[in-house]
Amino acid sequence: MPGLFIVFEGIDGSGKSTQAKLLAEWFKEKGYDVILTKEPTDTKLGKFIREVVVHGSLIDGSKLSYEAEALLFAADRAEHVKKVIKPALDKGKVVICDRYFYSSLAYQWARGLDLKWLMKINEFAIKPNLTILLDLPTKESLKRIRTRVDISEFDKLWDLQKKVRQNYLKLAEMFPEMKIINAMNSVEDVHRDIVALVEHELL
Ligand SMILES: Nc1ncnc2c1ncn2[C@@H]1O[C@H](COP(=O)(O)OP(=O)(O)OP(=O)(O)O)[C@@H](O)[C@H]1O
Ligand SMILES: Cc1cn([C@H]2C[C@H](O)[C@@H](COP(=O)(O)O)O2)c(=O)[nH]c1=O
Repeated sequence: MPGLFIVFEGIDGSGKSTQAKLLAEWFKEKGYDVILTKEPTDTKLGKFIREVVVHGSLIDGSKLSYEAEALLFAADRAEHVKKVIKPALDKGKVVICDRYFYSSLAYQWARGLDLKWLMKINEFAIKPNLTILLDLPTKESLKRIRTRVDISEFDKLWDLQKKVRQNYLKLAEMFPEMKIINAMNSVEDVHRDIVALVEHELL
């Protein structure tokens, strides 16, 4: 029997990691074989992306072009699909992934790249059974992650996060597998809403 592929998406600090862990525990308690994974991945390539794209610049101090960033995220994803996600699904496991190709669409589109090109370079990415979009106002998300944010970057981050949130909401209209969950509620309430959604959509 093929497995179940569930993805968590949302702006930074929307609660994806927290909720992905809770859902993985919930499935395990029900006796399912579960893997919890994420993008960028924990591989050398994923770590390189976090270092160069997410946290900084190249060794010579220059910045990568947004096109090169998008291609790096897609390359990491291609490896992830082929070596982790697909084999686990073929073994009938539940795969829970913290970010997937929708992140590339929402973020790299917000950087000004063409949405159709972004879809094209991610065409290989198999479709999840369910994608949970944790929707949260930018103000609340930045409150949650303020200790991680460099104050000099705050205004830039604010504008980007606002665009990314809007993009996610547009994507939810384009992709029927994407369902919106209000992430403003308590951790426990959001988890309860997610379980209800999973039971309704998949089980
Ligand atoms: N429903 C919630 N209410 C209040 N705080 C929350 C809630 N969910 C998560 N948090 C807290 O907000 C912070 C960010 O949560 P988390 O790391 O799960 O988000 P994330 O979407 O994975 O973030 P990122 O994309 O930046 O890695 C953490 O300190 C977490 O404890
Ligand atoms: C997969 C992916 C990620 N990003 C961005 C989104 C976040 O700002 C960081 C990842 O950090 P997190 O702690 O896992 O939230 O990378 C992106 O721009 N494009 C992508 O495809």
